[in-house]
Amino acid sequence: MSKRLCGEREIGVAILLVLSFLLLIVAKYVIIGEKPTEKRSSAKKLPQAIIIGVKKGGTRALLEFLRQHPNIKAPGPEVHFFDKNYHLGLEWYR
Ligand SMILES: Nc1ncnc2c1ncn2[C@@H]1O[C@H](COP(=O)(O)OS(=O)(=O)O)[C@@H](OP(=O)(O)O)[C@H]1O
Repeated sequence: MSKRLCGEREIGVAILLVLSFLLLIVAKYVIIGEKPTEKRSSAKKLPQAIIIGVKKGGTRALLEFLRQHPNIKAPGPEVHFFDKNYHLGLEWYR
């Protein structure tokens, strides 16, 4: 009987942690680069950060934590642009 050192879930969680760390670095520079008093354009923009994660990897919790910051705007439902809605194009994605 062979022992599995790492299951798919553990690998998924590890990938999520690395991606979360990278996302926090990106978010930090986005926040530092913009003063809270600056008015933002109301034009629709492409995202400055993307959360990628496996199912049940805790991506919703990460999004809710980030959403607490006043300079971070996030969509309500998961966007699923790259896996389900890519054919709708960038104008839909904005
Ligand atoms: N910090 C932390 N520690 C441990 N577990 C956590 C944490 N944050 C979220 N969760 C659990 O992750 C599950 C939700 O993950 P996702 O948001 O990725 O779910 S989904 O796949 O998009 O539906 C969900 O698990 P279930 O309750 O079993 O569904 C959450 O309870």
